[in-house]
Amino acid sequence: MDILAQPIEVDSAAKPGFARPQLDLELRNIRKRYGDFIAVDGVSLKVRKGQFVCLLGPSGCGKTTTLRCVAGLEEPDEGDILIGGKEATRDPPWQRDIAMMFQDFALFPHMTVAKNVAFGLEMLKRPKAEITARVDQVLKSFEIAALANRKPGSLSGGQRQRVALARAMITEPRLLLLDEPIGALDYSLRETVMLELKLLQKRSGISFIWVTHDQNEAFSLGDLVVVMNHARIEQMGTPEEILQRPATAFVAGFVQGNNVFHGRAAGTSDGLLAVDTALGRFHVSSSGSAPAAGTAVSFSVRAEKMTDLVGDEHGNRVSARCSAIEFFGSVRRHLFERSDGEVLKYDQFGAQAARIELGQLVTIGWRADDTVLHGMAG
Ligand SMILES: Nc1ncnc2c1ncn2[C@@H]1O[C@H](COP(=O)(O)OP(=O)(O)OP(=O)(O)O)[C@@H](O)[C@H]1O
Repeated sequence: MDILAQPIEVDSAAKPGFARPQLDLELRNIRKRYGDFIAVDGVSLKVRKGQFVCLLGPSGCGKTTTLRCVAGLEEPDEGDILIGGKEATRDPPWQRDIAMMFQDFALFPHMTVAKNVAFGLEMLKRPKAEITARVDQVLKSFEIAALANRKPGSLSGGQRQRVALARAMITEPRLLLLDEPIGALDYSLRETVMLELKLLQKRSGISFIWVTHDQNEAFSLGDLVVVMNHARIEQMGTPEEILQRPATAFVAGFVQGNNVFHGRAAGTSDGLLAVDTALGRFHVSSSGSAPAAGTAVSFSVRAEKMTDLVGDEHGNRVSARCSAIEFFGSVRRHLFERSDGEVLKYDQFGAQAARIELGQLVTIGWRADDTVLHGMAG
């Protein structure tokens, strides 16, 4: 299956009335309330041309509301939205250079695939001959030409997804807004679809804003991942930055594979901050100005940075009993009961010989350099 057999030609910047701007989208301090409830609280974001941006966070954190503000389906109470450098905060959806794709795909059930795909161009009142030629080209590009006369009800989930994407991209919008677009797809289909989408997005040059609560999706697809919690942005960065340097205890806890610790700062020596926790005193590398003694702090260590082969360099240690062993793809994860009621995770490559047995009491250690001190106590 190769939906990239023919490239989608897109040059939004060449459209009349648009100077070539630096940013496809800019959100400046967006706030949205529903009565007393704040759904989006001071969200600012810059999306460069052709970027794939994932809004990631738990249910109810404000991802969809942020997307709906960009789409013009909600009006923010405060803040500005610039699309392609042009103020668009109060423009209706059809005057924004955007398209949307929803989880249920929202295809018109009574229309054929070809009619569904043509819809955007018909709304723009393009000449009939141009619409026919362009629909033919796009149906071929997305490898759905054979489905042209079928109705959405007779298509598989993967086919419907492709029709919805073709319909959204045919008008060559500057921004494509996608709300959990593969959430309804079979798990086995998702990996293939994600790869196709990523290649297609890069080739088209259209910026994607993709809402998801699934971190695997966000880390596979996003050039920029924006982690939201309680209506605010907790952290944004490349997948690598978020995985390696979680900025807050929330981000560290939300991202798989982190061990998060809470405690109080207890002084610095030799560039290491001592932190007193319920499990004892640990040392954390701290590059910036160290928090004053007594300040509540949190830090995290990735499960693959832990070891049971403890040497002098592993200054931080805990003894705990192994309560479960699980496999995540090629990784063997050991879970230990921590005395504070949390779970300690320690990952080894599954290809390595197993050293730890269920129920075994083990000393697990890690280096101070492998800890990440969070910017705020969470
Ligand atoms: N029209 C509305 N009226 C009142 N509250 C709303 C409305 N729309 C959203 N909310 C509330 O705003 C909060 C954020 O909702 P939003 O849909 O943006 O979250 P989300 O992060 O997209 O969640 P999910 O992943 O579950 O879709 C939620 O608590 C939701 O109940």
